[in-house]
Amino acid sequence: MSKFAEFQLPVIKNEPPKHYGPNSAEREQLIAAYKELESQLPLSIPLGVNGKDVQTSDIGEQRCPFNHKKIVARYHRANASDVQKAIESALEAKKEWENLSFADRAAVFLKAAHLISTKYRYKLMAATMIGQGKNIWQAEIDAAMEIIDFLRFDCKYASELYSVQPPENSLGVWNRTEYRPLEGFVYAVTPFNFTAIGGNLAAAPLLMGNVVLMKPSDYAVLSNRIVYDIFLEAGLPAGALQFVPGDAIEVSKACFNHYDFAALHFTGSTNVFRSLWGIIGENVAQGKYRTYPKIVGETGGKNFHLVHHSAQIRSAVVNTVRAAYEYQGQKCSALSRLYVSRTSWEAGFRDQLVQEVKALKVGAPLEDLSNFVGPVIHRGSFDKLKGVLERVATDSEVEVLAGGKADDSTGYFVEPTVLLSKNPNHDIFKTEFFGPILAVYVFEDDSLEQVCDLVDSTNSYGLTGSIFAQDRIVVRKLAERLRNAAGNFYINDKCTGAVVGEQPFGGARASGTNDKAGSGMILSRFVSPRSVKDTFAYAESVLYPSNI
Ligand SMILES: NC(=O)c1ccc[n+]([C@@H]2O[C@H](COP(=O)([O-])OP(=O)(O)OC[C@H]3O[C@@H](n4cnc5c(N)ncnc54)[C@H](O)[C@@H]3O)[C@@H](O)[C@H]2O)c1
Ligand SMILES: N[C@@H](CCC=O)C(=O)O
Repeated sequence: MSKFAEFQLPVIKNEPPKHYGPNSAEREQLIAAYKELESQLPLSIPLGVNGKDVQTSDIGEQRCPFNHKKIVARYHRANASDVQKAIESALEAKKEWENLSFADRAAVFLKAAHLISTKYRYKLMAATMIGQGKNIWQAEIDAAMEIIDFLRFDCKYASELYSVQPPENSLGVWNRTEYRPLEGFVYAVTPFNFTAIGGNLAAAPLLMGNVVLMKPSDYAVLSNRIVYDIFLEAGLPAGALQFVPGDAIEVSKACFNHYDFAALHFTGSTNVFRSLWGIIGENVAQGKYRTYPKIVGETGGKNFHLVHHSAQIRSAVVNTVRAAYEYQGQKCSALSRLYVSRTSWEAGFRDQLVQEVKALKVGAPLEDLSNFVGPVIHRGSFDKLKGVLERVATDSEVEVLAGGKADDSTGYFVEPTVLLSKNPNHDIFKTEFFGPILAVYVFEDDSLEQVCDLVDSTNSYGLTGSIFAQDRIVVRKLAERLRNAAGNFYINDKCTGAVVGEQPFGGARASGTNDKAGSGMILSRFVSPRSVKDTFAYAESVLYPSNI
């Protein structure tokens, strides 16, 4: 690997949004791409092993969440032996991939970002809409802007990490740090809710020279497969990334049983992550692995808004509605518990909140472009949310202020719902429902201290949270008081919508390892640094001066 220059990356900036307004070219192009994709359904999705399509006899189905009769894709599911082959071919591909220069590796992901920004933007968005139930804007910010930003900013952050070198060299010595890829393979497990996150779970370790097995969520196989194909088109060598949908437990077991398992890169629910950590931990105790595997996981949340009586009410209401109901509350960052001061509540917050939520239109994304809330992802989620709505309907501690109904006759639709309770320790403030259900607690203006305790300790999560207040002294006090309540903390803004390059994302406590997707910190988890001391001076005497 010769290198004859210090290359500079192109200037890295956020992908500009497209807005899809009436009569815009982008709206027309997106709708055309959607119709074209829709006409091809159901698609058949094979495994991607060593760059080749592999068919198996075990077939899974991805259905459309807003029309559950519609099969989006029939996908081939890997068994343990398919996974074994994928691991072996990834380890074979590793030899060449990790020896490519950083410029060559970065070029692959910069090209992938370019392809998504141009040739594949609408196809990837359409797949995210049909398969994961996003509306146009939610698809744009995920399957276009965020994935492009991840791919470009990862290159910038990797280059910055590589430039961190020892500050001192004694006379006749040159010290260097090499950021080696991990010894073995990385296992990336994707969630259904963000196409961008699925792509980055694979891309971040790949960029650092690792090879990856990607197990897509059963509910995002189509969009994840398109991302895989784009990476290959962008020049990723066959084998560096293996695409292995399948039974989550079987595929995971095959990976965790392998001596060369080097890292888990996971995004999904807290309980699944905990169980995977437990399996890996037991295997480590038995000495099953070459190295100590890195475990990186971003998981659930029960995110809060805290509205002080000095807050600007309209802005706090608008941010609350967006944070709770965009993408049906299926963002790990979604707002699900609101603490609002009695003064703000009675001065218009309650009325505006209820009015705005009742005005939200629910339905399929393109059936009526004014639909704001779409379907939840699958039968399991629908049944769980419906169960919550049925329970609270007869719960004397809970008042339903808006919503409360669910309908699965064509798709998995749950009404945006506002629940009010005087019991701040009710389950609605503790459990992550991952749907359009917001729990509200109204506090007396002079009980801010107690409310901070509630915000901080009602549940075990620590992902996102916002405070709304105009009084700067209050802002400062709350920011300090709630230091550990959220990994992404917002002042007078909603608790969702982190932008790569602006707010690195992730939380601690039960919400994950907080390695911050979209930052250099997470990239540092996928390298094993080597310190190199290169000495030019000859050694001459064994004895120390102090021995003489
Ligand atoms: N913190 C974050 O950055 C972040 C981002 C997105 C989603 N999330 C969280 O993800 C969850 C929603 O996503 P989801 O429904 O796809 O989560 P999930 O935990 O059901 O699934 C995530 C992935 O884990 C796999 N999986 C499930 N059970 C498994 C098992 N026993 N062994 C191995 N793998 C298993 C799934 O197949 C999928 O690929 C929510 O809890 C949300 O908060 C967190
Ligand atoms: N980037 C997202 C978080 C992704 C979680 O699902 C946000 O902040 O809204």
